[in-house]
Amino acid sequence: MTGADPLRLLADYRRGDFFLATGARTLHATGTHAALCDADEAALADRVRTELRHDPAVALAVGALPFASGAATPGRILLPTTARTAGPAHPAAAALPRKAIPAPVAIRPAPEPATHVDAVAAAVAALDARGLRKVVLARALDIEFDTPVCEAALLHNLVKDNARGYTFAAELPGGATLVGSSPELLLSRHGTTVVSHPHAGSAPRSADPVTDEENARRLLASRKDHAEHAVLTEAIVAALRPYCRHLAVPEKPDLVATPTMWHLGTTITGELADRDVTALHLAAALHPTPAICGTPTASARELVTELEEFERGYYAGTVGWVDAEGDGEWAVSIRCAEVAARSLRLFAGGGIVPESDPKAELEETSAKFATLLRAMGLPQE
Ligand SMILES: C=C(O[C@H]1C=CC=C(C(=O)O)[C@@H]1O)C(=O)O
Repeated sequence: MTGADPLRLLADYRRGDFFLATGARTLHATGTHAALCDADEAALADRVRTELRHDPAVALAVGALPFASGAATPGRILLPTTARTAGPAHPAAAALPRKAIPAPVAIRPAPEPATHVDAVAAAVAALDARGLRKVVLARALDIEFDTPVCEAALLHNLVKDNARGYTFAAELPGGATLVGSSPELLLSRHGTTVVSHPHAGSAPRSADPVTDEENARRLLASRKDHAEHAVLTEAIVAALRPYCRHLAVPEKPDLVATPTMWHLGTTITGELADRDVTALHLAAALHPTPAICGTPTASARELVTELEEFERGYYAGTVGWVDAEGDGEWAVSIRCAEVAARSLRLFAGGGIVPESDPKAELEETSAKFATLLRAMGLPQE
């Protein structure tokens, strides 16, 4: 960790850079020493490890993996020319003035909310027939501006608003930028310590303290949300077990608070058996988890492709860094937007289990859009 000022790193962010602020550190990387793209994520992790080991001038690699790798959406990892790290941006970031973001000229849901409700109902009906325990369905909001979108201003407001979690900006193949603030840690590796903090089970926050507490209490008591969460932790444990000597898994999830949502989260800790397995290898092995895809993975992914009318791209992927030691941190890329020249696409999804109510699932996605809408100075959908 350097003694750099975390707010300086935030102020220095420009389109094309990589930025990640967490509760523990701030990272800003610029320039491209090398760019590695590969649709095979395990092969990409091998290539990144080789590059980092053979080039002592480069301290770490940064980048994003998509929801589903393919020719148009490969995993993209950069070896930057500069990488600066600092301590956490908070609490100082909370006192920063908000940056103005121009009002949009159009906001369009994709698909229409009623179509999402129908898709959720179709998913509930398909679960049993297809042997699925859970599938995650998402929808998008397309927002258009008549001036160029300023990623730096959006990132600034997201960092200001979100003291915890993982607030990021990452350039994507094709030049768009993924900007967001995710509560969810897919995987971190420090030495032989591996941590995952999967999230599933949601309720909205409320400005009214009584309603807010009631929402949290209901979530903690909800059998449907605990079932949704159990599918997720089981999958993470199964995916980590081959790589870890020991795994510590709490019996019950914790209540996690973000400024806009309550979640159920479980901190899973393991001891890595083989230090050659980097944080990026582990992230690639875990992804896509049932927090953003479903169980079993292949059939869930098929149902997502059938029922969603848009491409997820790098939403519901992972964003993070890995260094030459193999240490690193990868967040699940949710509560984010893909930012193009004069438009933004916001994404939000939710886990569907047999007990899911389609109307409530629509409302949950609306509540999840609030992270980005708030940062843009827009009212909740
Ligand atoms: C898929 C998303 O959230 C995931 C993370 C936390 C809770 C979730 C849920 O309760 O459904 C989702 O699994 C999203 O925000 O787009």
